[in-house]
Amino acid sequence: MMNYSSRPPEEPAVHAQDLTVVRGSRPVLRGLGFTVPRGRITGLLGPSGCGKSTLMRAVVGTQAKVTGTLDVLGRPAGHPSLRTRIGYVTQAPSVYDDLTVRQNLDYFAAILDPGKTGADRRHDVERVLADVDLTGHADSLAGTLSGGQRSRVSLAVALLGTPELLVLDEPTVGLDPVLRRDLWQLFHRLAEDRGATLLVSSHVMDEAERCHRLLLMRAGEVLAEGAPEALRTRTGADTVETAFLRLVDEAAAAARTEESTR
Ligand SMILES: Nc1ncnc2c1ncn2[C@@H]1O[C@H](COP(=O)(O)OP(=O)(O)OP(=O)(O)O)[C@@H](O)[C@H]1O
Repeated sequence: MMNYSSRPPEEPAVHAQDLTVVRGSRPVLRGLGFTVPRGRITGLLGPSGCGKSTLMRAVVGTQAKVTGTLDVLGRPAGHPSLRTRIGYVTQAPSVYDDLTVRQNLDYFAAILDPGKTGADRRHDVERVLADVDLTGHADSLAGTLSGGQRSRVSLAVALLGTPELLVLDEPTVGLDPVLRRDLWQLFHRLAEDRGATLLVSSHVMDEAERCHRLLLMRAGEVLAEGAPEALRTRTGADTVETAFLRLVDEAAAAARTEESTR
């Protein structure tokens, strides 16, 4: 079994306090505080435009104008030592269309760890091909793959370095239900068998139940964090979607009360 994490499980993978991000001239994340526990799947859920991608970019260290505290795997976000410890998959699959799937993976494996022997690199490539269920398409040109297959190639690239933290921006968009289920099974295997931490965004609330823990976001703020069941119990809701709507209503009522007492 591969050991993805060498740190004590009690230290969170991500810790944010008073985290603010300005894009253009306006703050799109405002004073966020949250943690992402190690070895678990944390779902980042909220409507389109609420700031999920921005938060992920801040965690992986590619976002400008970030203030407040943001520690990732025990280091400040963006620290050079984190580069090989984090796998990041954006919404736009980054693969070369004129290379086959295996050639893409060979190429990225060589860049990621030029010191590895050819045999070790080939082993890594076969491992990630199997992880994302693309062994049968290994010799297809990336340009001939479907959208879902291309995004699985991107995920395979992120898995090459056996990262401790995987940050996946809407990885299941456009996938059919069978592929979505398979991908979630893979996420659980990565967390449970290898101890990886996953931060997975989605705006599809029914994916919430597949996560160990949720960060519910709205309009640049974290409305609530906790296990799906705890959030449902706290709000007296049957589903996370209803829990989310109740939390939105509660926040709006609290804002109105604050306004009227000013
Ligand atoms: N380059 C940019 N310059 C200025 N504002 C931006 C830029 N990119 C995004 N924004 C704004 O930041 C806010 C958060 O965007 P972000 O992409 O993080 O949301 P999201 O929750 O990931 O949305 P989606 O689910 O649609 O991907 C939005 O209001 C968006 O308009």
